[in-house]
Amino acid sequence: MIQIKGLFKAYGKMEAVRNLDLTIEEGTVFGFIGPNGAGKSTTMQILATLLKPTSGQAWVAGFDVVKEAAEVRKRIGYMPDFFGVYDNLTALEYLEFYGACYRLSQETCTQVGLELLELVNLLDKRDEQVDLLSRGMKQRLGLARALVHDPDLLILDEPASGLDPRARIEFRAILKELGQMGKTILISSHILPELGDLCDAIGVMEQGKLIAQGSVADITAQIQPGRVVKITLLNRMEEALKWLENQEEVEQVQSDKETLTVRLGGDEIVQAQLLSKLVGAGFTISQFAEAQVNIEDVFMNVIRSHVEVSENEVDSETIS
Ligand SMILES: Nc1ncnc2c1ncn2[C@@H]1O[C@H](COP(=O)(O)OP(=O)(O)OP(=O)(O)O)[C@@H](O)[C@H]1O
Repeated sequence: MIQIKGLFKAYGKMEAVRNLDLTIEEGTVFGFIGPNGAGKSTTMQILATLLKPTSGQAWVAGFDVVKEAAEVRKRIGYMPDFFGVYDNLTALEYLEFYGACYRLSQETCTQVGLELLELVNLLDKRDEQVDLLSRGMKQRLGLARALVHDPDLLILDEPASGLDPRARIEFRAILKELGQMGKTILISSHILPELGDLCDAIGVMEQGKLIAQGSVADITAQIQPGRVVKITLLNRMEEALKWLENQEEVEQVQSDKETLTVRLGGDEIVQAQLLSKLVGAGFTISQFAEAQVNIEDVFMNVIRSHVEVSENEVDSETIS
């Protein structure tokens, strides 16, 4: 659905996107994550045909975003990070207005408007003026607006920013539904833990470059090979700590009052073997489970390791 090759975008001397290559298959929910200024919005605006790249190419559904912009626009729904609403319209009139912009008949505009209000849980607000809606409701209305012409691809720039936790959960549930309907979704966010189970894949962007790409599990494995296991014992914690430190497959053990956190260099078989060895050594275990990966930690590790690699490259260039 999306193909990007060697994309560059500079604003004067500022290189916002640097040699970006990315392919996103149809039906994928792809999360773009990265710190402020990483180049996510710029990439999304190029895909939405609102900005021209300095060099490189991008295609949506096989159409070139520069040379075939009109074809691209028919197939995308774009929700910018900030958008205005026309205050003196009701929620339904607002969607009807956008339907008319896509040259839908009056009857179709109303029908589509009502269907979309239902999808984004705003049907009971159909006659409410848009400026009276809460921020979460406005964001859902913005999403409905992006769907008026039934696009195949949704490009959503930080749609959950500024929403309270409940509004975010509601928004995410709608995105899940859209994903299940087969829409391809490109979404950027700082709300990292929420992208994890929403997205089929994520791309981590930093200083205009894509520095990691894949499922959350893939990226975790790249950055943090092996696994982390949390172990709780009924007693003999100190003894268990020493015992674990002497096991070949154990790379690191940390202990707090109740739990031992063990980093293992191996797969699930190694994990299972460690459990049986512990039991065999006579320890009484009340809990033994792989630690849940926090996507925020993954993201920070990716960024950190990227920065370390870049600094090492600079150092070696300085030395030579
Ligand atoms: N119109 C512009 N003129 C000059 N510089 C710009 C312009 N738009 C963006 N930039 C710069 O390009 C870089 C990338 O910005 P961009 O908005 O694409 O990043 P982002 O990852 O979306 O960040 P954020 O999450 O803060 O929106 C930033 O350094 C930004 O200051």
